[in-house]
Amino acid sequence: MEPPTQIPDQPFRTQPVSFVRRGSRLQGRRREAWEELAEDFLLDVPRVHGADTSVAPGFVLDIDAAFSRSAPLIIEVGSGLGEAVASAATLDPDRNYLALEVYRPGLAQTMLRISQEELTNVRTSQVNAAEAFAGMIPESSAVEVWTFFPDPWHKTRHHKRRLVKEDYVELVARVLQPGGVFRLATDWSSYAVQMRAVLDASGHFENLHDGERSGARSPLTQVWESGVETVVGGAPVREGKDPVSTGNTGINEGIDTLGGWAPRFDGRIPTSFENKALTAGRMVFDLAYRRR
Ligand SMILES: C[S@@+](CC[C@H](N)C(=O)[O-])C[C@H]1O[C@@H](n2cnc3c(N)ncnc32)[C@H](O)[C@@H]1O
Repeated sequence: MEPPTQIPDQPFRTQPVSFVRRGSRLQGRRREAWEELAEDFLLDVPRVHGADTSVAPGFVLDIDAAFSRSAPLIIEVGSGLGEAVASAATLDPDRNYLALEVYRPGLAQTMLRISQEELTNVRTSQVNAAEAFAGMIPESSAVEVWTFFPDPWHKTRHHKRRLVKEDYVELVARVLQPGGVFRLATDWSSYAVQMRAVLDASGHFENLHDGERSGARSPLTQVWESGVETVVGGAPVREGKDPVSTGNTGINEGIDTLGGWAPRFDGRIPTSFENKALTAGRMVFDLAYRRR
């Protein structure tokens, strides 16, 4: 197996990123949490030109030092409010959990959870995960990488901003140990199709559920048949505007003959984000791939 493609030094200043900087001001309890807890739970990262989601070239994290111990590492990308990572870390004290997030209020909330639940096996970092995976996180250092409900970027002209595409899959391959697992979930069929396509095309991964849940059992077939994503309540609707239609983007529109969908991962508790999607009647697609 070829090693993952060499990652260029500074690709991140010139590419569209998967996030927009919004609401980074902290108030009230979250501001206090940041001030009190960052020293213990937030990793100190040298930056490029002060950009607060960047990583200075050449910086490599000493993971054992960051956790004050050596243990298998799980990385959650886009950890939001920290619901999933805190729950998993509570149930699994023998593994280290690293939450990567660009959204400051989410990180503050995550640190509050870590502190309230007295967890010693979680660290957070305010960083563009793609940039961290290119150098800051050492090669083959993680046993699992999770990317749950990445921002869907519905409009076709915004698809280039989606996190899970070829370059990101290469970067995840770089940080995962051979045999390590990449877990993903999304509530949007067009993104689910994109995730499955890029991972199937990557020589670094094999689908742990290849061919499973195809045809009538596929959530994709069910979404296509129900049309749930094309009606109000499926996609975000702004007042006075038509609903965003995500359309059918699979190669087998109508019936998904490929399948490959994982069962719901036990370690992924429903976050408030997922609950909103389920309340809106959308389906959730899980994928799990093993690093070769
Ligand atoms: C839709 S939210 C889902 C949050 C969480 N996974 C959940 O299920 O509740 C996606 C999150 O990914 C974060 N995000 C987007 N791009 C990122 C990146 N390149 N690096 C780190 N976090 C990112 C966003 O700030 C946002 O909090």
